Amino acid sequence: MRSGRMIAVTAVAARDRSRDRGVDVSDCAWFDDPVALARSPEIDVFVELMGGAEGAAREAVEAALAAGKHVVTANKALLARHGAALAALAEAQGVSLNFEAAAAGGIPIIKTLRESLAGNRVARVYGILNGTCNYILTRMEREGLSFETCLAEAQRLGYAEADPTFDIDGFDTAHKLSLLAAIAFGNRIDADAVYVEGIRSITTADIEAADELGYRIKLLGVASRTDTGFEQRVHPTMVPKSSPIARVDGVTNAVAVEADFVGRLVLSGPGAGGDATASAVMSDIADIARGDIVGTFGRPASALEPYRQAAMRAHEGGYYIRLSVYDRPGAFASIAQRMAENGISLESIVQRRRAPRADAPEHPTPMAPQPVILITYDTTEAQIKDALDRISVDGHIAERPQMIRIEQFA
Ligand SMILES: NC(=O)C1=CN([C@@H]2O[C@H](COP(=O)(O)OP(=O)(O)OC[C@H]3O[C@@H](n4cnc5c(N)ncnc54)[C@H](OP(=O)(O)O)[C@@H]3O)[C@@H](O)[C@H]2O)C=CC1
Ligand SMILES: N[C@@H](CCO)C(=O)O
Repeated sequence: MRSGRMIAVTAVAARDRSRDRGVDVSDCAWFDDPVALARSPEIDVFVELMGGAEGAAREAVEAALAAGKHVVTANKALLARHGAALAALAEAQGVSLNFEAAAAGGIPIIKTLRESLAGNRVARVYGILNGTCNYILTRMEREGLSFETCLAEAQRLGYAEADPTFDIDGFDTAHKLSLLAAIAFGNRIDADAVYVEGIRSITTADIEAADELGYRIKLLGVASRTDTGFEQRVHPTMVPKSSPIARVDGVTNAVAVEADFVGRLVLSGPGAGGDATASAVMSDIADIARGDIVGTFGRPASALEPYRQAAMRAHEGGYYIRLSVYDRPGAFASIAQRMAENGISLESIVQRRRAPRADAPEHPTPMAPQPVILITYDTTEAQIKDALDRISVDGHIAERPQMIRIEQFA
């Protein structure tokens, strides 16, 4: 390894000593208790790959730092919750707390933001930060597979979290985004302030409609400076097919940084899986071996500023709306009127006929709901939500409206 020093794994801890892990660890000291390993006088660096914001992971990392050991972790849940306190402890002890693997797997986005872009004022950081979700969306789109089948495969391949709801409900992306935002903007981490929607509500009908309209659907994390504060949001997003991010498929992640001097930088690479994670973990260990100690978030933990959250209702952008509209006179006009009352201009309206089922009656009822797709010009979250609330009350639609934000890239 390119660090100029020998690095040896001397001790390991896990729950099940008898499990075959595909590597020979018989030369390593075995610890049933990771906290005891963290305090062992025989180690210089403690590598935490257990996961979870509390419990063994937190206790062991705190114990290692308190004992003056460098720590490398891939644990975004832990850092999103306790990162500032752990960074302060590392600083006080004069040791590193490195976490390259915690965001976007094998992509070196932590070092890029923290070190390479230190001279830039960052305006926006966004990207596909969860390999599991991108893998699911890609396979649903390409092969028409069910959500459940794709998730099971992502679990089998080792991409998903121990509890995959963190992936599919967007929390894993929110944890990663909050870490990137802390480095990019110098804000205290506040993962609870991230607006989060996951991918459970995305249907093949949405994926097909997006395709016809020139978009693809991706779970994006977006953190940006706005006039009223910092926006941090995670949600399924329609991205123009022509944008680089639309072409990022499978377990691949991509992160874009927009900043004053560098303009736009896009990094892409494997976002999850053993090899990608190992690559990032080893780069953190190599930094420590070389003696490169950099503040966890690129500045003293005490210099991180309180997070000034922009209201999500003030978010501006275009929207994709899918409605299931009863096929009866006046329904269309009523919907268009509600949009107009809320100052929303429509870029397109598409009424899609449901494909007839083999067992459908010869003369279907004229009331049967039909999918209607609306694309709006830029409007605010408050305006669109208000319009959809009113449309729901009017009684012309059969299901809750589907709403997906559209993101434009310069
Ligand atoms: N999977 C991925 O692609 C990526 C994962 N990460 C992060 O890496 C971390 C680990 O993820 P992943 O490898 O998928 O998880 P796994 O569940 O596959 O592995 C967790 C490991 O930690 C050990 N472990 C768990 N709890 C304890 C405990 N109380 N005491 C001792 N050992 C324990 C387990 O031991 P045993 O095997 O005996 O059960 C297992 O070896 C998480 O923070 C995750 O978010 C980050 C980037 C990518
Ligand atoms: N579960 C995570 C692992 C990488 O952080 C993902 O799918 O992206």
